[in-house]
Amino acid sequence: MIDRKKVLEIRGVNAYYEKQVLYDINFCIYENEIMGLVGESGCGKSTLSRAILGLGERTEGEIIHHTSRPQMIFQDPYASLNPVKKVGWILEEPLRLKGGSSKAGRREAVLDMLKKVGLEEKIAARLPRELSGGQRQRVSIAAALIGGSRFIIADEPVSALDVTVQAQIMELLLKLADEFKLSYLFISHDLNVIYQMCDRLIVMKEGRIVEEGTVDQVFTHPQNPYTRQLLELEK
Ligand SMILES: Nc1ncnc2c1ncn2[C@@H]1O[C@H](COP(=O)(O)OP(=O)(O)OP(=O)(O)O)[C@@H](O)[C@H]1O
Repeated sequence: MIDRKKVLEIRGVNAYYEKQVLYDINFCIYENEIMGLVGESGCGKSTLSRAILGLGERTEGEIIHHTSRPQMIFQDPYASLNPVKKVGWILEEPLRLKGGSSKAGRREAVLDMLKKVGLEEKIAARLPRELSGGQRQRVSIAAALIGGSRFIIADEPVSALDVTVQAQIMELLLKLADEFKLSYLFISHDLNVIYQMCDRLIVMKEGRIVEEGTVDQVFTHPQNPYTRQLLELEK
């Protein structure tokens, strides 16, 4: 068997606020793999993403990045897009910070990335508030990718969108995963979305991983009673 390259390894991670909220989390994500993360509100999904991003305050265990640090995409792109800057500026920023590119080179990269996420060039001259929810999510996807990161943590990226736009953004995320060989940690409370998007998934409950497997395995033969309950609720 050919060994696939890992992008992320998590070993024995615990996290604490006043009390412990993550318990002995272990998993890895491979190159060009979409890993789903499911669990009810408060089970520790955001704490885990913060730990992966290196923002966790009290975290134990090993978090090993084999590629560059991941970029985030959020449910509400307003949270990550500077409201007073035009889209062109927002997308150029990671390139400016990285250095080594000319103004013309950055401009070209921005237009190219807009095209890749299915947006017209004229969007570069707009402010985030002048876009639809779907367009805004496309911009935040472009912003996550333009700096060269190939690992993305997507935290409920389609939950705030209506069904048609949701399908379009999911399609885009899958297309880009293919094109750029991306890896995602894809957080969603919606098992249908997980089923359509992911290769493998992790189910978390009260800070612990209670199930991990391929989407096919987990959906057809869930091992844990909690997973069975989630799947039952979905019907
Ligand atoms: N800054 C904080 N200070 C203290 N406790 C916190 C803090 N952030 C989260 N917690 C607690 O840690 C636990 C895990 O929260 P976390 O936000 O990681 O869950 P989540 O699965 O992301 O929830 P949601 O789906 O609602 O976003 C919860 O019990 C929560 O109350």
